[in-house]
Amino acid sequence: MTDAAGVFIKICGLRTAHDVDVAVAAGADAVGFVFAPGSPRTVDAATARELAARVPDGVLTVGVFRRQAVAEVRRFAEESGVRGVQLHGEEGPEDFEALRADGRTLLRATAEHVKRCGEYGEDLLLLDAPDPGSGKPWNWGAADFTAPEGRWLLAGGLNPGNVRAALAATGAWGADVSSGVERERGVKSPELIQAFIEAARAR
Ligand SMILES: O=C(O)c1ccccc1N[C@@H]1O[C@H](COP(=O)(O)O)[C@@H](O)[C@H]1O
Repeated sequence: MTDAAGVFIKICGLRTAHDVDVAVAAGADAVGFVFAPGSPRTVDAATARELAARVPDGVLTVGVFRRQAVAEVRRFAEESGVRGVQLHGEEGPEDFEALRADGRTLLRATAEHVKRCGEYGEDLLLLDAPDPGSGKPWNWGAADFTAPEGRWLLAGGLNPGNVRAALAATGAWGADVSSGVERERGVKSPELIQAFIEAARAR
């Protein structure tokens, strides 16, 4: 799970075939489909299956969940065919262990301080804002921020204008974005997706 430019990028909350194609063509390493209820980006499993089918093997498809039971996560993942699941909630290591058996890439999203990646058995740690998908940043630039040991993704209020500085300030291995590449809430902008990926990988 690396890319030639060295910055792993996930574009999240995709709902249309065009947006999926744009993200893949622009060089995203992963694309996310939101299964958490109540988001303007929520899609059903059948829609996600159609979208995921457009994605080449080298790009990870991720189902995004929030406070959903393991059985529900598994059902959505099976029905949609996503190859990764991202959990935002109160899941513990036992939930990751249960899902590990399914062979999917496991992403753990948290707003809490974490010392090292993989503590819950996840493949990728994601440090996000307390209100995921809100477009609100958290204090990743604070002087007392200590990055976890290992490879982790930064999310929360990122956009083409701040992603490079955010990556440089935190040392994150990659970035995850939703709101910052939308022209209105829940509606992606192809131009912003391209600009985000270019900015994240600018040297
Ligand atoms: O995008 C959502 O609506 C969402 C809903 C529930 C859980 C996670 C969600 N998205 C995740 O939030 C961050 C992106 O946040 P931002 O909008 O860029 O500030 C990312 O991890 C998404 O996967």
